[in-house]
Amino acid sequence: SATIPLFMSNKDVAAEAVTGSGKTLAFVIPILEILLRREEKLKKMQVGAIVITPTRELAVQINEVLSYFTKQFPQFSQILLIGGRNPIEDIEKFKEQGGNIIIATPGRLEDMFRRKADGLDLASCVKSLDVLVLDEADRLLDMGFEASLNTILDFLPKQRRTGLFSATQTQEVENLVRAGLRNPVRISVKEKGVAASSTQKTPTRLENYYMICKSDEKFNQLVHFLRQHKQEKHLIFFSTCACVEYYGKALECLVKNVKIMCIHGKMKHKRNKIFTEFRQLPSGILVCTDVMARGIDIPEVNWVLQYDPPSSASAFVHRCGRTARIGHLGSALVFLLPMEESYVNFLSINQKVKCPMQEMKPLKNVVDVLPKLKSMALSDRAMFEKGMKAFVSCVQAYAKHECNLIFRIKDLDFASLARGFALLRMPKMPELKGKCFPDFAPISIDTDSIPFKDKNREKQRQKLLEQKRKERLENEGKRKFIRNKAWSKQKAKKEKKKQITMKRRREEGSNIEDEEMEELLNDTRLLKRLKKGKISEEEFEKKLMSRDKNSYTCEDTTTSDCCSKTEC
Ligand SMILES: Nc1ncnc2c1ncn2[C@@H]1O[C@H](COP(=O)(O)OP(=O)(O)OP(=O)(O)O)[C@@H](O)[C@H]1O
Repeated sequence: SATIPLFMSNKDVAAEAVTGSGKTLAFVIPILEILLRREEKLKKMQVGAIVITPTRELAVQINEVLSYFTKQFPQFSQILLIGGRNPIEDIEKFKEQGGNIIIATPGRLEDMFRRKADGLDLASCVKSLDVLVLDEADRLLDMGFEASLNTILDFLPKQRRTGLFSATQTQEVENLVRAGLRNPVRISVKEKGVAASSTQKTPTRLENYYMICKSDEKFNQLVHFLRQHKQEKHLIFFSTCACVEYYGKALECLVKNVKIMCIHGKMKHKRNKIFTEFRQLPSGILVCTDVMARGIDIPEVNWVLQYDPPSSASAFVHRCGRTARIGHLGSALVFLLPMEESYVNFLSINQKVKCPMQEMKPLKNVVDVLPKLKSMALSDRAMFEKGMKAFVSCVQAYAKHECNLIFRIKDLDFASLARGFALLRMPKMPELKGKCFPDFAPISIDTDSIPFKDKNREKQRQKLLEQKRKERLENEGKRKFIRNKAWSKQKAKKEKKKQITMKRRREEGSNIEDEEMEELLNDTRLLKRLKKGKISEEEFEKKLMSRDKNSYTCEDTTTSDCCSKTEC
């Protein structure tokens, strides 16, 4: 209600309101009102409004909300442009149905601008653009989308209405100017009952907890918690896709009679189906990465569990904001290592985050499920490899933390972390190079012998191993031959060179060498005779002189007289 009148009255807006407070309608309604007000009606291929949002799931969600309205206004066509679909189909659909309102993710929209040759001149279609909306604007304006967004903005007419929306709005003026806002109105909506001066970013009815526990206790605490809350709906955030894959699989085996689904950015086509299906579930668990952190409006999420703290402070607010939406109750819990406890203080004072947190003590004597996880890895190579990949990705993600003063990779207890992943052995990776882990007991078996449960995969693996064995033997043979060949070649070359040198010496220089030698011997003999008094100094001098005259020849006797010794 604070934004709609402003955005409609030709004002650029930068709106900030807590998660789940209804920001989508705050731009959908003005878009329709502005397009309805146009004097010159939009033709089919003319784009009147564009909404850009960081993820496909968010674009799908906004597209759905918009479609409830455009059903009442059939004169407006809308089109969803997101990755994971065939761009040519998008072009055909655009040409067939038109695109007065585009809902898009940056990558696909940029791609469509570059497809003039494929029959869509989007650049000319946007000349009549009235409204541009950047949803989750601070995310769109950060490094990750910089190139795509700049390309898109360059194609858009400067004369337009621009609106930025987020729960953690960018405060940097240069970002606002970059997005094309002209003296924008900043709208910061406070929760009812919260003092206007408060900068709290999370919904008032969100109960925010943190639990301090060691890496090798976290998973046991998580499993215990989930077993106690089976009838509810939870989102569990991990830092990487590989962790989602591994722990999602583990939870499926360890938490019975609960629908457990996984979603992350590296999934190609399943994402939309999983997202749509989970939204409709009355209870269940969605194991996810930050692809689900922002904007996703899943009704009735009871708990947001952050197994790994998010890589940025604003991501913390958005993750928590998947629950306690539009006035509903909801809870969030973040797991922190003892050395990460200062993150709580950081969150409560950081302007972007500002949220009150309560401690939840780890429960004592929870069941240790890690041995079960190990036996899963021992019986199926797929699980073993998932675990190793997840651990490596987790360590690498940790090193890239935005709050690296709190999340210090050099102080990370890798042995405890590896135990928490139920690893059978430590993986080889640069971060572990040169380190030893006395507190981590690898299993005694050779992990190369662990087979895939899937017969085909195991057959493939065996074939590959056989091929590698053969290649290794061949390479060894080749290396020997090459070494010998090279050696013998080198040796031959040396021999040849030596013979040539010897030959050259024989031809050119051996008499000089012999002669010089002879001279030296004579001098030595003379000197000895002088020392023994057998000859006098005069005789010694005379003999030296007479020797030089007889034995010395020019190098090149074909030319004129003998040259002096120095010249030669
Ligand atoms: N005026 C309203 N009355 C009741 N429900 C509303 C109202 N406006 C929006 N909602 C509902 O509130 C929920 C959250 O809205 P929306 O997703 O737009 O929040 P948001 O502020 O964009 O959240 P986020 O910051 O997470 O993106 C949606 O289910 C929406 O249908």
